[in-house]
Amino acid sequence: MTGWSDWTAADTVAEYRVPVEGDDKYSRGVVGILTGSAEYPGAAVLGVEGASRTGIGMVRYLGDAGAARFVLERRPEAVTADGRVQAWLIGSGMDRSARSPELRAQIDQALGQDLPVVLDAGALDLAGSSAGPAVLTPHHGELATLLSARGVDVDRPTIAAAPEEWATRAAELLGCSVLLKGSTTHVALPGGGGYRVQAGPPWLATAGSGDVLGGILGALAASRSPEILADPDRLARVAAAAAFLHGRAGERASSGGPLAALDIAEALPATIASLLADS
Ligand SMILES: NC(=O)C1=CN([C@@H]2O[C@H](COP(=O)(O)OP(=O)(O)OC[C@H]3O[C@@H](n4cnc5c(N)ncnc54)[C@H](OP(=O)(O)O)[C@@H]3O)[C@@H](O)[C@H]2O)[C@@H](O)CC1
Ligand SMILES: Nc1ncnc2c1ncn2[C@@H]1O[C@H](COP(=O)(O)OP(=O)(O)O)[C@@H](O)[C@H]1O
Repeated sequence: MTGWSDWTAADTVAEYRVPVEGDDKYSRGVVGILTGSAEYPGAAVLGVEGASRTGIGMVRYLGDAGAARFVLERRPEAVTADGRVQAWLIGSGMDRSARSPELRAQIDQALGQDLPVVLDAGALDLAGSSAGPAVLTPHHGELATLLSARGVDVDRPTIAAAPEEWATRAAELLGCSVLLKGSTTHVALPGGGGYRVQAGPPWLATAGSGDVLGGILGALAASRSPEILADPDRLARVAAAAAFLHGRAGERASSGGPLAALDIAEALPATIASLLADS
């Protein structure tokens, strides 16, 4: 595809994998999550919560040991032991300038697997270093920083003025899908074109909202891993579906009033049930 299209509820339902009778937790998908840090343990909790509430066979949280305690307090279902995964979410709540050699080795091992990978926040600089298909999830400020580091002189207001164009340029330059967050979220494909997703109410502009989105996307990517590996462009569709679910869950959580990031995650099951019922 080369054009841009508006993403719909029906498109989202088509990307959501409903469990079938013969499923087990592994066939539904396992998402590996490397997020959080001593400074931002909350980002780990929010991403794990977003993934769990999206519906997935297993969430494997393998990030910061201190953050893992908070993750397990909130979600005892999360598994903190190593093992197989079908997609990775890396970077929310991480500071790339504080990456230890041990964490770098752990990230490199994840990126070396031929699996779909979601790169957020403190892992955006790793664009182009994964063996499998990747999607980046920057906000405007992060995209400006990322492009500037790759020799493209652009600032945040310039990106805000033309998000479709800049998401496209980034996807082409970096060779992966780019989900550029905003009041309209733009998901660009590396070969051109993409999807516009109505992000939801402005109440969604709250700390940790993007961390929940990362969890939703990680879970959807794990559940659609075989399809993404067969057709890497599918990752952009899965990313658009994640943004759509995030926005509709935000609407449900808000009901016209304020919300906190965790409320978005908590609204996901009813949001998904309603979308499936209407399809
Ligand atoms: N509870 C937790 O643990 C939480 C943890 N979190 C974690 O914190 C880390 C830092 O993430 P961050 O996005 O807050 O700051 P940062 O990367 O310095 O941004 C760079 C510059 O970009 C701009 N800018 C910022 N936001 C923008 C936006 N939405 N849309 C457009 N522009 C925006 C702004 O530029 P300025 O306004 O100064 O021009 C800013 O200076 C990250 O790892 C994240 O996961 C958070 O999710 C919160 C909850
Ligand atoms: N004005 C807005 N209207 C609707 N959604 C918004 C608006 N501003 C931001 N969002 C959404 O909120 C989320 C913010 O993510 P992000 O900037 O990464 O925040 P954080 O780092 O605090 O988690 C994104 O999903 C974005 O699309």
